[in-house]
Amino acid sequence: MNQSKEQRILNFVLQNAVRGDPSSVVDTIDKYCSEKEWAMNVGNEKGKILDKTVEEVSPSVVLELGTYCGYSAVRIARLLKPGAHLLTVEFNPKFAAIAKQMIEFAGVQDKVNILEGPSEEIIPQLKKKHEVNTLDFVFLDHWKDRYAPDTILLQECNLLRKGTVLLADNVIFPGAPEFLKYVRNNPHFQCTNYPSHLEYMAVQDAMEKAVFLG
Ligand SMILES: O=C(c1ccccc1)c1ccc(O)c(O)c1[N+](=O)[O-]
Ligand SMILES: [Mg+2]
Repeated sequence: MNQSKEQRILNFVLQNAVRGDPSSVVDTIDKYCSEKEWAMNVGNEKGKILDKTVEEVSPSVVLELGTYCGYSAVRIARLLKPGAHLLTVEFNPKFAAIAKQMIEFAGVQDKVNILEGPSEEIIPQLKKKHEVNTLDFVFLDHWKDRYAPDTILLQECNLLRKGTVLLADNVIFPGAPEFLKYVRNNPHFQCTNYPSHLEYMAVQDAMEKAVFLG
């Protein structure tokens, strides 16, 4: 049966990256997706913004919405301090299966927990089922029309604390206008925009940081 693009990306990593070296996995995915097939990884240009934000926050508990092939999960996990943990949510079981293998090959599986299902079902389970108190950092990279409702849901579930940092991918392309409208006109959030480009393309994009003020 024909392989999926995501399986081809994983195979390229398994054959070309260094097992146990997360940076090599990230670089190898970028090489494949810039030279062979475009894919919706955050990519290296926006990835450097993600890296800088993770390093500034130095989070203990991270939530990622939208795992895809595991590129940003590996990218985030490689920067986490000892004992810190990433919970990453993926709706698509085929993507989750690819990401699991990617994360294990990179050697960061002890820092990452993949939660399979829709974000609107997983978020209300984080406190009781996944023993989360509050989140230090949230990376939003799933369906763009879920950014705003899931930001509201995170607040309703008391998962944000004063200083929790939200970082949203794709606020220009494909765009997340409802999210921008919600956080930018909200006294509970301090927002910063980081202009960039769509991964592997000369197309304008941006990331938005929204710090929860309590
Ligand atoms: O929505 C798409 C998309 C739309 C159409 C075709 C392919 C992808 C997309 C594009 C770039 C992204 O960085 C990204 O995170 C997504 N996404 O689905 O979450
Ligand atoms: Mg994205």
